[in-house]
Amino acid sequence: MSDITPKFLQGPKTASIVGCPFSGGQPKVGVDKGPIHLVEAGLVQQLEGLGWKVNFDGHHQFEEISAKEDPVIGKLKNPRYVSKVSQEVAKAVGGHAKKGELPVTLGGDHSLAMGTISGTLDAHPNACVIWIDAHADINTAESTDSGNIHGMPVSFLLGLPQHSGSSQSDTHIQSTFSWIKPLLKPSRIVYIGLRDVDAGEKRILKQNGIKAFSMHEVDKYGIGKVVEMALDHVNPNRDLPIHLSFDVDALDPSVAPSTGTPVRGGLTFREGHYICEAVWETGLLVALDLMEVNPSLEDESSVRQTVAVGCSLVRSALGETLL
Ligand SMILES: NC(=[NH2+])NCCC[C@H](N)C(=O)O
Ligand SMILES: [Mn+2]
Ligand SMILES: [Mn+2]
Repeated sequence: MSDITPKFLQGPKTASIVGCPFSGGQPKVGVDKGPIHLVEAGLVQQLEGLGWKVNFDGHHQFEEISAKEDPVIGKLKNPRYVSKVSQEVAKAVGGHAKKGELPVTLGGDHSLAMGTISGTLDAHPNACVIWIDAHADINTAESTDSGNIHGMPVSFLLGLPQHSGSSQSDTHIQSTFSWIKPLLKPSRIVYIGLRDVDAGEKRILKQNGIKAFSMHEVDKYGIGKVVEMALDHVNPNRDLPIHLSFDVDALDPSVAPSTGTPVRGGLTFREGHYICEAVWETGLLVALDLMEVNPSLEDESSVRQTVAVGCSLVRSALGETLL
């Protein structure tokens, strides 16, 4: 086994927490408090309890760009702020990954995945992405209705054209996000949990031949089969590094109520955890995101429940077993 162990699986079991108190990719306050609550709930100690060495030296402090200095470009809201923060996150995640550590990024809204996945691909150019979400987050400047960039990160990672209606804005978007290398191939990402996909996004998924398992497939085949099919698609020989990007709104709102864009009909507690356990079992996990926990939404017990579920998803992805 040892001689075929890929390089990224060698070395000490060290996880590096990248706490990202950031909400600029969407309009609801509070999602920036997600990472603080997750750490205060004891996530670091819990991972140490699983045998990990955990690096955590405080949450990132992102310098804000005022709304006045960051007007919309086309429909995109806070474009400079989102871009700058994600660029910093890419450096942090890529740096940890290159040292052989496992970056665990705590959001914050899902626009941060522009950064986390860019960082992973910098360290592991052949990595694949498993994206767990109610949403596809693949809108472009042309297709987005909301202009919220947390609904768009995948389109930037793929390098899809960003047409905003005026060539001047197009150029502006391009220069604002020019640091993103579009290294993600459509065949290297797979979705699980989708159930609220915009019409424009459905078109984009089809046009690019991107594989997605919606809640319909989870109901039809069961989560065990769906995860196997997802891995077969994106990682047929089980030899590529895996970046797992988990949006907590993939879970049903009865399981994870405190999130900004809840959609009914989601993954059960066990289905969510099963995905994390199965990815861990591959031995190929190189980076994890846990995004969109918003402790300012819903009542106190809902917040506690959502934060606790967030922590246990991370533990499952980092090797916690039931027996
Ligand atoms: N990361 C998320 N929760 N994204 C929700 C996106 C919702 C919608 N599709 C939009 O583009 O605005
Ligand atoms: Mn979502
Ligand atoms: Mn998302």
